[in-house]
Amino acid sequence: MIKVEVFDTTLRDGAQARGISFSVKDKIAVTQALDAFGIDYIEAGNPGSNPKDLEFFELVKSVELKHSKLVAFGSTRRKDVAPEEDQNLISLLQAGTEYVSIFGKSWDFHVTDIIKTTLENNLEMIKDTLLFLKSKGKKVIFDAEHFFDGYKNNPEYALEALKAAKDGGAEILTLCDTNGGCFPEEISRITKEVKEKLGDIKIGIHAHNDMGFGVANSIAAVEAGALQVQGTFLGYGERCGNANLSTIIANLQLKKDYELVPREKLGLLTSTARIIAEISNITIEDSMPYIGKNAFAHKGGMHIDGVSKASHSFEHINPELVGNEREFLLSEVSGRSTILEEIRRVDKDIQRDSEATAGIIERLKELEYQGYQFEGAKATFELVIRKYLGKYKPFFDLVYFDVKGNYIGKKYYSTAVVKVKVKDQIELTVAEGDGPVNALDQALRIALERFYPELKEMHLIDYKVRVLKGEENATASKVRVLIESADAKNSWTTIGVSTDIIEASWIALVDSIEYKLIQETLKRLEDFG
Ligand SMILES: CC(=O)SCCNC(=O)CCNC(=O)[C@H](O)C(C)(C)COP(=O)(O)OP(=O)(O)OC[C@H]1O[C@@H](n2cnc3c(N)ncnc32)[C@H](O)[C@@H]1OP(=O)(O)O
Ligand SMILES: CC(=O)C(=O)O
Repeated sequence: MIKVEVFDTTLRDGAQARGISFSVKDKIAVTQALDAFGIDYIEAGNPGSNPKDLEFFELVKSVELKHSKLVAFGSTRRKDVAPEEDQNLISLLQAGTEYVSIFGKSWDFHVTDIIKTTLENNLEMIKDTLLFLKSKGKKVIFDAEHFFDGYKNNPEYALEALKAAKDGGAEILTLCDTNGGCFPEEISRITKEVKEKLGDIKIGIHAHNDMGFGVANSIAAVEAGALQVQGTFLGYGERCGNANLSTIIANLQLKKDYELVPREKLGLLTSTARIIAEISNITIEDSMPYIGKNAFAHKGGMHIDGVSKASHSFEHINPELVGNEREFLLSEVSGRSTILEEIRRVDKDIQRDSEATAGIIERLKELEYQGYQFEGAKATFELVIRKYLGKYKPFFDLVYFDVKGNYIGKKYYSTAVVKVKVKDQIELTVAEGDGPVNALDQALRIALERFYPELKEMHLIDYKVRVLKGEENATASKVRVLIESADAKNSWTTIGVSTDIIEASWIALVDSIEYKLIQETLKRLEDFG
Protein backbone atom coordinates (compact mmCIF):
# COMPACT_ATOMS: atom_id res chain seq x y z
CA MET A 1 0.00 0.00 0.00
CA ILE A 2 1.61 3.27 -1.14
CA LYS A 3 0.71 6.45 0.72
CA VAL A 4 -0.30 9.28 -1.64
CA GLU A 5 -0.76 12.65 0.05
CA VAL A 6 -3.93 14.61 -0.67
CA PHE A 7 -3.71 18.37 -1.12
CA ASP A 8 -7.08 20.13 -1.29
CA THR A 9 -7.28 23.60 -2.83
CA THR A 10 -11.07 24.11 -2.71
CA LEU A 11 -10.50 27.27 -0.66
CA ARG A 12 -7.92 28.71 -3.09
CA ASP A 13 -8.22 27.33 -6.65
CA GLY A 14 -11.84 26.29 -5.98
CA ALA A 15 -12.62 29.89 -4.99
CA GLN A 16 -11.47 30.91 -8.49
CA ALA A 17 -14.59 29.18 -9.90
CA ARG A 18 -17.50 31.23 -11.18
CA GLY A 19 -20.24 31.51 -8.55
CA ILE A 20 -18.11 30.66 -5.52
CA SER A 21 -17.31 33.17 -2.82
CA PHE A 22 -16.41 31.91 0.63
CA SER A 23 -16.78 34.07 3.73
CA VAL A 24 -14.17 33.65 6.47
CA LYS A 25 -16.72 31.59 8.41
CA ASP A 26 -17.31 29.37 5.37
CA LYS A 27 -13.58 28.84 4.99
CA ILE A 28 -13.26 27.74 8.57
CA ALA A 29 -16.19 25.34 8.20
CA VAL A 30 -14.71 23.80 5.02
CA THR A 31 -11.31 23.50 6.72
CA GLN A 32 -12.90 21.61 9.62
CA ALA A 33 -14.78 19.26 7.25
CA LEU A 34 -11.60 18.47 5.29
CA ASP A 35 -9.64 17.95 8.49
CA ALA A 36 -12.28 15.60 9.90
CA PHE A 37 -12.07 13.60 6.67
CA GLY A 38 -8.28 13.24 6.95
CA ILE A 39 -7.03 15.46 4.09
CA ASP A 40 -3.27 15.96 4.46
CA TYR A 41 -2.91 19.54 3.19
CA ILE A 42 -5.46 22.32 2.89
CA GLU A 43 -4.46 25.23 0.66
CA ALA A 44 -6.76 27.71 2.28
CA GLY A 45 -6.08 30.97 0.51
CA ASN A 46 -3.81 33.56 -0.99
CA PRO A 47 -2.96 36.07 1.74
CA GLY A 48 -1.32 38.47 -0.76
CA SER A 49 -4.55 38.64 -2.72
CA ASN A 50 -7.13 40.02 -0.30
CA PRO A 51 -7.73 40.95 3.35
CA LYS A 52 -10.33 38.19 3.78
CA ASP A 53 -7.72 35.48 3.26
CA LEU A 54 -5.37 37.22 5.68
CA GLU A 55 -8.16 37.44 8.26
CA PHE A 56 -8.91 33.74 7.74
CA PHE A 57 -5.29 32.76 8.48
CA GLU A 58 -5.41 34.90 11.63
CA LEU A 59 -8.68 33.38 12.91
CA VAL A 60 -7.84 29.79 11.99
CA LYS A 61 -4.88 29.91 14.38
CA SER A 62 -7.31 29.27 17.22
CA VAL A 63 -8.96 26.29 15.44
CA GLU A 64 -7.50 22.94 16.44
CA LEU A 65 -6.87 20.67 13.43
CA LYS A 66 -6.34 16.98 14.08
CA HIS A 67 -4.89 15.86 10.78
CA SER A 68 -4.50 18.55 8.14
CA LYS A 69 -1.68 21.01 7.59
CA LEU A 70 -2.72 24.44 6.41
CA VAL A 71 -0.97 25.92 3.41
CA ALA A 72 -0.86 29.57 2.30
CA PHE A 73 -0.43 30.20 -1.42
CA GLY A 74 1.39 32.88 -3.41
CA SER A 75 3.67 33.52 -6.35
CA THR A 76 7.42 33.88 -6.70
CA ARG A 77 8.71 37.39 -6.00
CA ARG A 78 8.00 40.04 -8.61
CA LYS A 79 10.68 40.25 -11.30
CA ASP A 80 12.33 43.46 -10.04
CA VAL A 81 11.65 43.27 -6.29
CA ALA A 82 13.80 41.61 -3.61
CA PRO A 83 12.01 38.85 -1.68
CA GLU A 84 12.13 40.68 1.65
CA GLU A 85 10.40 43.67 0.02
CA ASP A 86 7.85 41.70 -1.96
CA GLN A 87 4.39 42.43 -0.58
CA ASN A 88 3.03 39.02 -1.57
CA LEU A 89 5.82 37.20 0.31
CA ILE A 90 5.43 39.47 3.35
CA SER A 91 1.71 38.55 3.45
CA LEU A 92 2.58 34.86 3.11
CA LEU A 93 4.77 35.09 6.19
CA GLN A 94 2.02 36.92 8.05
CA ALA A 95 -0.31 33.94 7.41
CA GLY A 96 1.80 32.05 9.91
CA THR A 97 1.47 28.57 8.38
CA GLU A 98 4.19 25.93 8.56
CA TYR A 99 3.72 25.19 4.83
CA VAL A 100 3.50 27.61 1.92
CA SER A 101 2.94 26.84 -1.75
CA ILE A 102 4.67 28.98 -4.32
CA PHE A 103 3.78 29.00 -7.98
CA GLY A 104 6.45 29.89 -10.48
CA LYS A 105 6.81 29.89 -14.22
CA SER A 106 8.23 26.83 -15.96
CA TRP A 107 7.06 27.52 -19.54
CA ASP A 108 9.60 29.73 -21.35
CA PHE A 109 6.85 31.45 -23.35
CA HIS A 110 5.16 32.60 -20.11
CA VAL A 111 8.45 33.96 -18.82
CA THR A 112 9.20 36.06 -21.90
CA ASP A 113 5.68 37.03 -22.94
CA ILE A 114 3.56 37.12 -19.76
CA ILE A 115 5.80 38.18 -16.92
CA LYS A 116 8.15 39.69 -19.50
CA THR A 117 11.51 38.94 -18.03
CA THR A 118 14.53 36.89 -19.02
CA LEU A 119 14.72 33.14 -18.64
CA GLU A 120 17.67 33.53 -16.21
CA ASN A 121 15.83 36.07 -14.06
CA ASN A 122 12.83 33.74 -13.71
CA LEU A 123 15.11 30.96 -12.41
CA GLU A 124 16.59 33.42 -9.90
CA MET A 125 13.09 34.55 -8.87
CA ILE A 126 12.20 30.93 -8.09
CA LYS A 127 15.37 30.12 -6.18
CA ASP A 128 15.54 33.45 -4.27
CA THR A 129 11.90 33.17 -3.23
CA LEU A 130 12.31 29.66 -1.88
CA LEU A 131 15.61 30.42 -0.10
CA PHE A 132 13.99 33.44 1.53
CA LEU A 133 10.97 31.44 2.73
CA LYS A 134 13.23 28.62 3.95
CA SER A 135 15.30 31.17 5.89
CA LYS A 136 12.06 32.14 7.64
CA GLY A 137 11.44 28.52 8.65
CA LYS A 138 8.81 27.67 6.05
CA LYS A 139 8.35 24.36 4.27
CA VAL A 140 7.71 25.06 0.62
CA ILE A 141 5.68 23.21 -1.99
CA PHE A 142 6.63 24.47 -5.45
CA ASP A 143 3.84 24.54 -8.04
CA ALA A 144 5.47 24.53 -11.48
CA GLU A 145 2.75 26.42 -13.32
CA HIS A 146 2.12 25.22 -16.94
CA PHE A 147 4.78 22.55 -16.42
CA PHE A 148 3.49 20.10 -19.03
CA ASP A 149 3.01 22.74 -21.74
CA GLY A 150 6.42 24.14 -20.85
CA TYR A 151 8.03 20.71 -21.00
CA LYS A 152 6.50 20.01 -24.40
CA ASN A 153 7.82 23.32 -25.68
CA ASN A 154 11.25 23.41 -24.04
CA PRO A 155 11.98 20.41 -21.79
CA GLU A 156 15.42 21.64 -20.71
CA TYR A 157 14.05 24.95 -19.45
CA ALA A 158 11.08 23.38 -17.70
CA LEU A 159 13.49 21.09 -15.86
CA GLU A 160 15.76 24.07 -15.05
CA ALA A 161 12.78 25.69 -13.32
CA LEU A 162 12.24 22.56 -11.22
CA LYS A 163 15.95 22.39 -10.37
CA ALA A 164 15.90 26.04 -9.24
CA ALA A 165 13.06 25.15 -6.86
CA LYS A 166 14.87 22.06 -5.65
CA ASP A 167 18.04 24.09 -5.06
CA GLY A 168 15.92 26.64 -3.17
CA GLY A 169 14.85 23.87 -0.78
CA ALA A 170 11.41 22.82 -2.05
CA GLU A 171 9.92 19.83 -0.21
CA ILE A 172 7.67 18.85 -3.10
CA LEU A 173 7.69 19.76 -6.79
CA THR A 174 4.16 19.87 -8.16
CA LEU A 175 3.78 19.49 -11.91
CA CYS A 176 0.82 21.56 -13.07
CA ASP A 177 -1.36 21.04 -16.14
CA THR A 178 -2.57 24.59 -15.66
CA ASN A 179 -4.54 24.83 -18.92
CA GLY A 180 -5.90 21.28 -18.56
CA GLY A 181 -4.93 20.52 -22.15
CA CYS A 182 -2.93 17.29 -21.84
CA PHE A 183 -3.83 13.66 -22.44
CA PRO A 184 -3.19 11.04 -19.73
CA GLU A 185 -0.39 9.39 -21.74
CA GLU A 186 1.48 12.73 -21.94
CA ILE A 187 1.11 13.27 -18.21
CA SER A 188 2.33 9.75 -17.55
CA ARG A 189 5.36 9.96 -19.87
CA ILE A 190 6.47 13.41 -18.67
CA THR A 191 6.03 12.56 -14.97
CA LYS A 192 8.20 9.46 -15.43
CA GLU A 193 10.88 11.49 -17.25
CA VAL A 194 10.91 14.13 -14.50
CA LYS A 195 11.29 11.46 -11.84
CA GLU A 196 14.22 9.91 -13.68
CA LYS A 197 15.95 13.25 -14.22
CA LEU A 198 15.39 14.85 -10.80
CA GLY A 199 16.13 11.95 -8.52
CA ASP A 200 14.76 11.58 -5.04
CA ILE A 201 12.53 14.62 -4.54
CA LYS A 202 8.77 14.09 -4.03
CA ILE A 203 6.66 14.90 -7.10
CA GLY A 204 3.06 16.12 -6.98
CA ILE A 205 0.38 16.58 -9.64
CA HIS A 206 -2.05 19.49 -10.10
CA ALA A 207 -4.44 18.86 -12.99
CA HIS A 208 -7.26 20.90 -14.46
CA ASN A 209 -10.32 19.49 -16.18
CA ASP A 210 -10.55 21.41 -19.44
CA MET A 211 -10.54 18.21 -21.54
CA GLY A 212 -12.50 16.23 -18.95
CA PHE A 213 -9.26 14.50 -17.90
CA GLY A 214 -8.67 16.07 -14.49
CA VAL A 215 -9.19 12.77 -12.65
CA ALA A 216 -7.59 10.57 -15.35
CA ASN A 217 -4.51 12.80 -15.53
CA SER A 218 -4.05 12.85 -11.76
CA ILE A 219 -4.27 9.06 -11.66
CA ALA A 220 -1.85 8.77 -14.61
CA ALA A 221 0.67 10.90 -12.68
CA VAL A 222 0.26 8.82 -9.52
CA GLU A 223 0.78 5.62 -11.50
CA ALA A 224 3.92 7.24 -12.92
CA GLY A 225 5.27 7.95 -9.44
CA ALA A 226 3.66 11.19 -8.14
CA LEU A 227 3.16 10.98 -4.38
CA GLN A 228 0.95 14.00 -3.85
CA VAL A 229 -2.33 14.84 -5.61
CA GLN A 230 -3.69 18.35 -5.66
CA GLY A 231 -7.32 19.01 -6.52
CA THR A 232 -10.58 20.32 -5.13
CA PHE A 233 -12.96 18.08 -3.22
CA LEU A 234 -15.84 18.50 -5.66
CA GLY A 235 -13.87 19.58 -8.72
CA TYR A 236 -14.61 23.30 -8.36
CA GLY A 237 -12.10 25.58 -10.02
CA GLU A 238 -11.48 28.12 -12.73
CA ARG A 239 -13.05 27.36 -16.18
CA CYS A 240 -13.91 23.61 -16.21
CA GLY A 241 -12.57 23.10 -12.73
CA ASN A 242 -9.78 21.23 -11.00
CA ALA A 243 -9.27 17.50 -10.66
CA ASN A 244 -12.09 16.14 -8.48
CA LEU A 245 -10.56 14.75 -5.30
CA SER A 246 -13.66 12.87 -4.17
CA THR A 247 -13.39 10.72 -7.31
CA ILE A 248 -9.60 10.39 -7.23
CA ILE A 249 -9.55 9.35 -3.57
CA ALA A 250 -12.20 6.66 -4.05
CA ASN A 251 -10.70 5.40 -7.33
CA LEU A 252 -7.18 5.06 -5.98
CA GLN A 253 -8.09 3.80 -2.55
CA LEU A 254 -10.78 1.32 -3.56
CA LYS A 255 -9.48 0.10 -6.91
CA LYS A 256 -5.71 0.34 -6.60
CA ASP A 257 -3.14 -0.25 -3.96
CA TYR A 258 -2.88 3.31 -2.58
CA GLU A 259 -3.89 4.90 0.69
CA LEU A 260 -4.98 8.53 0.40
CA VAL A 261 -7.03 9.03 3.56
CA PRO A 262 -7.14 6.92 6.73
CA ARG A 263 -9.14 3.77 5.87
CA GLU A 264 -11.82 4.36 8.48
CA LYS A 265 -12.57 7.80 6.98
CA LEU A 266 -13.55 6.69 3.48
CA GLY A 267 -17.13 6.08 4.62
CA LEU A 268 -17.37 9.84 5.28
CA LEU A 269 -16.70 10.68 1.62
CA THR A 270 -20.34 11.41 0.71
CA SER A 271 -21.21 13.34 3.87
CA THR A 272 -18.03 15.44 3.59
CA ALA A 273 -18.87 16.24 -0.04
CA ARG A 274 -22.39 17.28 0.97
CA ILE A 275 -21.12 19.53 3.76
CA ILE A 276 -18.70 21.27 1.38
CA ALA A 277 -21.36 21.65 -1.33
CA GLU A 278 -23.78 23.13 1.20
CA ILE A 279 -21.23 25.67 2.42
CA SER A 280 -20.25 26.50 -1.17
CA ASN A 281 -23.92 26.92 -2.06
CA ILE A 282 -23.49 24.64 -5.07
CA THR A 283 -25.66 21.62 -5.81
CA ILE A 284 -23.70 18.42 -6.34
CA GLU A 285 -24.35 16.97 -9.79
CA ASP A 286 -26.65 13.98 -9.26
CA SER A 287 -24.43 11.90 -11.55
CA MET A 288 -21.15 12.66 -9.77
CA PRO A 289 -19.23 9.38 -9.29
CA TYR A 290 -19.38 7.81 -5.82
CA ILE A 291 -21.08 10.73 -4.02
CA GLY A 292 -23.88 11.86 -6.36
CA LYS A 293 -27.52 11.15 -5.58
CA ASN A 294 -27.70 8.93 -8.66
CA ALA A 295 -24.38 7.14 -8.19
CA PHE A 296 -26.22 4.06 -6.89
CA ALA A 297 -29.78 4.78 -8.07
CA HIS A 298 -31.28 2.07 -10.29
CA LYS A 299 -34.24 2.63 -12.53
CA GLY A 300 -34.34 -0.04 -15.26
CA GLY A 301 -36.50 -2.95 -14.08
CA MET A 302 -33.90 -5.52 -15.16
CA HIS A 303 -31.12 -3.69 -13.31
CA ILE A 304 -33.18 -3.58 -10.14
CA ASP A 305 -33.96 -7.26 -10.49
CA GLY A 306 -30.20 -7.92 -10.88
CA VAL A 307 -29.18 -5.75 -7.92
CA SER A 308 -31.82 -7.38 -5.70
CA LYS A 309 -30.31 -10.77 -6.50
CA ALA A 310 -26.64 -9.74 -6.30
CA SER A 311 -25.73 -6.08 -5.79
CA HIS A 312 -22.47 -6.30 -7.75
CA SER A 313 -24.41 -7.30 -10.87
CA PHE A 314 -24.96 -3.58 -11.57
CA GLU A 315 -22.82 -1.79 -8.95
CA HIS A 316 -19.05 -1.40 -9.20
CA ILE A 317 -18.71 -1.02 -5.41
CA ASN A 318 -20.90 -1.29 -2.35
CA PRO A 319 -22.26 2.27 -1.79
CA GLU A 320 -21.67 1.95 1.96
CA LEU A 321 -17.91 2.03 1.36
CA VAL A 322 -18.20 5.72 0.47
CA GLY A 323 -21.16 6.49 2.72
CA ASN A 324 -23.68 6.68 -0.12
CA GLU A 325 -26.97 4.78 -0.48
CA ARG A 326 -28.58 2.47 -2.97
CA GLU A 327 -31.91 3.61 -4.33
CA PHE A 328 -34.51 1.96 -6.56
CA LEU A 329 -36.46 4.45 -8.66
CA LEU A 330 -40.09 3.85 -9.55
CA SER A 331 -41.10 4.56 -13.12
CA GLU A 332 -42.62 3.31 -16.33
CA VAL A 333 -39.44 1.28 -16.92
CA SER A 334 -39.93 -0.57 -13.62
CA GLY A 335 -40.53 -4.27 -13.44
CA ARG A 336 -42.11 -6.34 -10.65
CA SER A 337 -38.94 -6.52 -8.55
CA THR A 338 -38.86 -2.74 -8.30
CA ILE A 339 -42.28 -2.19 -6.92
CA LEU A 340 -42.63 -5.32 -4.83
CA GLU A 341 -40.82 -3.68 -1.93
CA GLU A 342 -43.24 -0.72 -2.07
CA ILE A 343 -46.29 -2.99 -2.30
CA ARG A 344 -45.13 -5.11 0.63
CA ARG A 345 -45.01 -2.05 2.82
CA VAL A 346 -48.78 -2.00 2.40
CA ASP A 347 -49.49 -5.74 2.19
CA LYS A 348 -46.82 -8.24 3.23
CA ASP A 349 -48.66 -11.16 1.58
CA ILE A 350 -48.37 -9.95 -1.98
CA GLN A 351 -45.84 -11.87 -4.06
CA ARG A 352 -43.86 -11.10 -7.20
CA ASP A 353 -46.24 -13.27 -9.20
CA SER A 354 -49.49 -12.04 -7.58
CA GLU A 355 -52.11 -10.59 -9.87
CA ALA A 356 -52.06 -7.38 -7.82
CA THR A 357 -48.36 -6.85 -8.59
CA ALA A 358 -49.02 -6.88 -12.32
CA GLY A 359 -52.12 -4.69 -11.88
CA ILE A 360 -50.25 -2.07 -9.85
CA ILE A 361 -47.42 -1.96 -12.42
CA GLU A 362 -49.99 -1.39 -15.14
CA ARG A 363 -51.55 1.44 -13.12
CA LEU A 364 -48.10 2.98 -12.53
CA LYS A 365 -47.28 2.91 -16.26
CA GLU A 366 -50.68 4.37 -17.12
CA LEU A 367 -50.23 7.25 -14.64
CA GLU A 368 -46.67 7.93 -15.84
CA TYR A 369 -48.05 8.13 -19.37
CA GLN A 370 -50.47 10.81 -18.12
CA GLY A 371 -47.53 12.84 -16.79
CA TYR A 372 -47.03 11.48 -13.26
CA GLN A 373 -43.47 10.68 -12.23
CA PHE A 374 -43.18 8.51 -9.17
CA GLU A 375 -39.42 8.31 -8.68
CA GLY A 376 -39.59 11.44 -6.50
CA ALA A 377 -43.12 10.94 -5.13
CA LYS A 378 -43.27 7.69 -3.22
CA ALA A 379 -46.00 8.92 -0.86
CA THR A 380 -48.44 9.31 -3.75
CA PHE A 381 -47.39 5.90 -5.05
CA GLU A 382 -48.23 4.38 -1.67
CA LEU A 383 -51.71 5.88 -2.01
CA VAL A 384 -51.98 4.41 -5.54
CA ILE A 385 -51.16 0.98 -4.09
CA ARG A 386 -53.64 1.37 -1.25
CA LYS A 387 -56.38 2.45 -3.63
CA TYR A 388 -55.68 -0.52 -5.92
CA LEU A 389 -55.70 -2.99 -3.00
CA GLY A 390 -58.83 -1.49 -1.43
CA LYS A 391 -56.84 -0.42 1.63
CA TYR A 392 -57.82 3.21 1.42
CA LYS A 393 -60.71 5.15 2.90
CA PRO A 394 -60.88 8.92 2.34
CA PHE A 395 -60.50 11.03 5.47
CA PHE A 396 -62.78 13.75 4.05
CA ASP A 397 -64.87 14.55 1.00
CA LEU A 398 -64.55 17.76 -0.91
CA VAL A 399 -67.80 19.61 -1.46
CA TYR A 400 -66.09 22.46 -3.35
CA PHE A 401 -63.21 24.89 -3.28
CA ASP A 402 -62.83 28.31 -4.81
CA VAL A 403 -59.60 30.31 -5.18
CA LYS A 404 -59.46 33.97 -6.11
CA GLY A 405 -56.76 36.55 -6.64
CA ASN A 406 -57.50 40.26 -6.12
CA TYR A 407 -55.61 43.50 -6.21
CA ILE A 408 -56.59 45.57 -3.22
CA GLY A 409 -54.87 48.92 -3.49
CA LYS A 410 -51.44 47.99 -4.84
CA LYS A 411 -51.22 44.62 -3.15
CA TYR A 412 -52.18 41.24 -4.57
CA TYR A 413 -54.08 38.88 -2.27
CA SER A 414 -55.07 35.27 -2.78
CA THR A 415 -58.09 33.93 -0.98
CA ALA A 416 -59.38 30.37 -0.84
CA VAL A 417 -62.75 29.02 0.30
CA VAL A 418 -62.93 25.31 1.07
CA LYS A 419 -66.03 23.28 1.94
CA VAL A 420 -65.45 19.71 3.09
CA LYS A 421 -67.47 16.96 4.69
CA VAL A 422 -65.84 15.00 7.52
CA LYS A 423 -67.70 12.25 9.34
CA ASP A 424 -71.09 13.71 8.29
CA GLN A 425 -70.15 17.20 9.39
CA ILE A 426 -69.76 20.05 6.97
CA GLU A 427 -66.92 22.51 7.46
CA LEU A 428 -66.66 25.75 5.48
CA THR A 429 -63.48 27.80 5.83
CA VAL A 430 -61.78 30.71 4.21
CA ALA A 431 -58.10 31.74 4.30
CA GLU A 432 -55.73 34.23 2.75
CA GLY A 433 -52.29 33.20 1.52
CA ASP A 434 -49.11 34.39 -0.17
CA GLY A 435 -50.37 32.80 -3.37
CA PRO A 436 -53.34 30.66 -4.43
CA VAL A 437 -51.78 27.34 -3.37
CA ASN A 438 -50.75 28.73 -0.01
CA ALA A 439 -54.30 30.07 0.53
CA LEU A 440 -55.77 26.69 -0.43
CA ASP A 441 -53.39 24.87 1.90
CA GLN A 442 -54.30 27.20 4.79
CA ALA A 443 -58.06 26.88 4.22
CA LEU A 444 -57.93 23.09 3.96
CA ARG A 445 -55.90 22.76 7.13
CA ILE A 446 -58.21 25.03 9.12
CA ALA A 447 -61.13 22.89 7.92
CA LEU A 448 -59.47 19.59 8.88
CA GLU A 449 -57.44 20.38 12.01
CA ARG A 450 -60.55 20.31 14.23
CA PHE A 451 -61.04 16.63 13.27
CA TYR A 452 -57.37 15.67 12.86
CA PRO A 453 -55.25 17.77 15.26
CA GLU A 454 -52.09 15.83 14.22
CA LEU A 455 -52.12 17.90 11.01
CA LYS A 456 -50.81 20.82 13.10
CA GLU A 457 -47.41 19.04 13.19
CA MET A 458 -46.98 18.93 9.42
CA HIS A 459 -45.92 21.69 7.08
CA LEU A 460 -45.12 22.19 3.44
CA ILE A 461 -41.40 22.52 2.78
CA ASP A 462 -41.09 22.60 -1.01
CA TYR A 463 -43.32 23.18 -3.97
CA LYS A 464 -42.20 22.56 -7.55
CA VAL A 465 -44.06 22.99 -10.79
CA ARG A 466 -43.05 21.66 -14.17
CA VAL A 467 -44.89 22.32 -17.41
CA LEU A 468 -45.11 19.13 -19.46
CA LYS A 469 -44.80 19.55 -23.17
CA GLY A 470 -47.24 17.66 -25.40
CA GLU A 471 -44.68 15.20 -26.79
CA GLU A 472 -43.64 14.11 -23.31
CA ASN A 473 -46.99 12.68 -22.34
CA ALA A 474 -49.11 12.75 -25.46
CA THR A 475 -51.34 15.48 -24.02
CA ALA A 476 -51.00 19.22 -24.43
CA SER A 477 -49.72 21.58 -21.71
CA LYS A 478 -50.22 19.70 -18.51
CA VAL A 479 -48.49 20.74 -15.30
CA ARG A 480 -46.88 18.45 -12.78
CA VAL A 481 -46.78 19.69 -9.17
CA LEU A 482 -44.54 18.10 -6.56
CA ILE A 483 -45.09 18.97 -2.91
CA GLU A 484 -42.66 18.04 -0.18
CA SER A 485 -44.12 18.00 3.33
CA ALA A 486 -42.57 17.24 6.69
CA ASP A 487 -43.37 16.71 10.35
CA ALA A 488 -40.88 16.47 13.20
CA LYS A 489 -39.67 13.02 12.11
CA ASN A 490 -40.24 12.47 8.40
CA SER A 491 -40.57 14.14 5.04
CA TRP A 492 -42.59 12.86 2.09
CA THR A 493 -43.36 13.94 -1.46
CA THR A 494 -46.63 13.84 -3.33
CA ILE A 495 -47.54 14.64 -6.90
CA GLY A 496 -50.47 16.00 -8.86
CA VAL A 497 -50.95 16.33 -12.62
CA SER A 498 -53.59 18.35 -14.43
CA THR A 499 -54.05 20.87 -17.21
CA ASP A 500 -54.79 23.35 -14.38
CA ILE A 501 -52.04 24.29 -11.93
CA ILE A 502 -54.52 24.82 -9.07
CA GLU A 503 -56.07 21.39 -9.59
CA ALA A 504 -52.62 19.73 -9.84
CA SER A 505 -51.64 21.47 -6.59
CA TRP A 506 -54.89 20.40 -4.90
CA ILE A 507 -54.31 16.74 -5.85
CA ALA A 508 -50.77 16.85 -4.43
CA LEU A 509 -51.96 18.70 -1.29
CA VAL A 510 -54.72 16.20 -0.57
CA ASP A 511 -52.29 13.29 -1.06
CA SER A 512 -49.83 14.91 1.31
CA ILE A 513 -52.49 15.28 4.04
CA GLU A 514 -53.94 11.79 3.51
CA TYR A 515 -50.48 10.24 3.60
CA LYS A 516 -49.80 11.90 6.96
CA LEU A 517 -53.16 10.74 8.35
CA ILE A 518 -52.55 7.16 7.17
CA GLN A 519 -49.14 7.10 8.84
CA GLU A 520 -50.69 8.39 12.08
CA THR A 521 -53.44 5.75 11.92
CA LEU A 522 -50.88 2.98 11.36
CA LYS A 523 -48.83 4.27 14.28
CA ARG A 524 -51.85 4.20 16.57
CA LEU A 525 -52.69 0.64 15.46
CA GLU A 526 -49.10 -0.42 16.15
CA ASP A 527 -49.18 1.23 19.61
CA PHE A 528 -52.34 -0.72 20.44
CA GLY A 529 -50.50 -3.87 19.35
C1 LIG B 1 -2.53 29.11 -12.17
C2 LIG B 1 -3.02 29.85 -10.99
O1 LIG B 1 -4.09 29.59 -10.55
S1 LIG B 1 -2.04 31.04 -10.38
C3 LIG B 1 -3.02 31.91 -9.23
C4 LIG B 1 -4.00 32.78 -9.91
N1 LIG B 1 -4.83 33.38 -8.89
C5 LIG B 1 -5.12 34.66 -8.87
O2 LIG B 1 -4.73 35.44 -9.73
C6 LIG B 1 -6.01 35.13 -7.76
C7 LIG B 1 -5.31 36.07 -6.82
N2 LIG B 1 -4.75 37.22 -7.52
C8 LIG B 1 -4.88 38.49 -7.09
O3 LIG B 1 -5.55 38.79 -6.10
C9 LIG B 1 -4.15 39.55 -7.84
O4 LIG B 1 -3.86 39.07 -9.17
C10 LIG B 1 -2.81 39.93 -7.09
C11 LIG B 1 -3.19 40.77 -5.86
C12 LIG B 1 -2.03 38.71 -6.65
C13 LIG B 1 -1.94 40.78 -8.01
O5 LIG B 1 -2.64 41.88 -8.46
P1 LIG B 1 -1.91 43.02 -9.34
O6 LIG B 1 -0.65 43.41 -8.65
O7 LIG B 1 -2.92 44.07 -9.60
O8 LIG B 1 -1.44 42.29 -10.69
P2 LIG B 1 -2.31 41.61 -11.84
O9 LIG B 1 -3.15 40.53 -11.25
O10 LIG B 1 -3.01 42.60 -12.70
O11 LIG B 1 -1.14 40.99 -12.74
C14 LIG B 1 -0.34 39.95 -12.30
C15 LIG B 1 1.09 40.39 -12.10
O12 LIG B 1 1.78 39.29 -11.49
C16 LIG B 1 2.89 38.89 -12.29
N3 LIG B 1 3.06 37.46 -12.14
C17 LIG B 1 2.25 36.49 -12.60
N4 LIG B 1 2.76 35.30 -12.27
C18 LIG B 1 3.89 35.53 -11.57
C19 LIG B 1 4.85 34.69 -10.96
N5 LIG B 1 4.74 33.38 -11.00
N6 LIG B 1 5.89 35.27 -10.32
C20 LIG B 1 6.00 36.61 -10.26
N7 LIG B 1 5.12 37.44 -10.82
C21 LIG B 1 4.08 36.91 -11.47
C22 LIG B 1 2.50 39.33 -13.71
O13 LIG B 1 3.64 39.48 -14.51
C23 LIG B 1 1.82 40.67 -13.42
O14 LIG B 1 2.86 41.61 -13.15
P3 LIG B 1 2.91 43.10 -13.80
O15 LIG B 1 1.93 43.87 -12.98
O16 LIG B 1 4.31 43.50 -13.59
O17 LIG B 1 2.52 42.95 -15.23
C1 LIG C 1 -0.77 26.60 -9.47
C2 LIG C 1 -2.00 26.39 -10.19
O1 LIG C 1 -3.06 26.58 -9.65
C3 LIG C 1 -1.93 25.96 -11.57
O2 LIG C 1 -0.86 25.99 -12.16
O3 LIG C 1 -2.98 25.58 -12.12
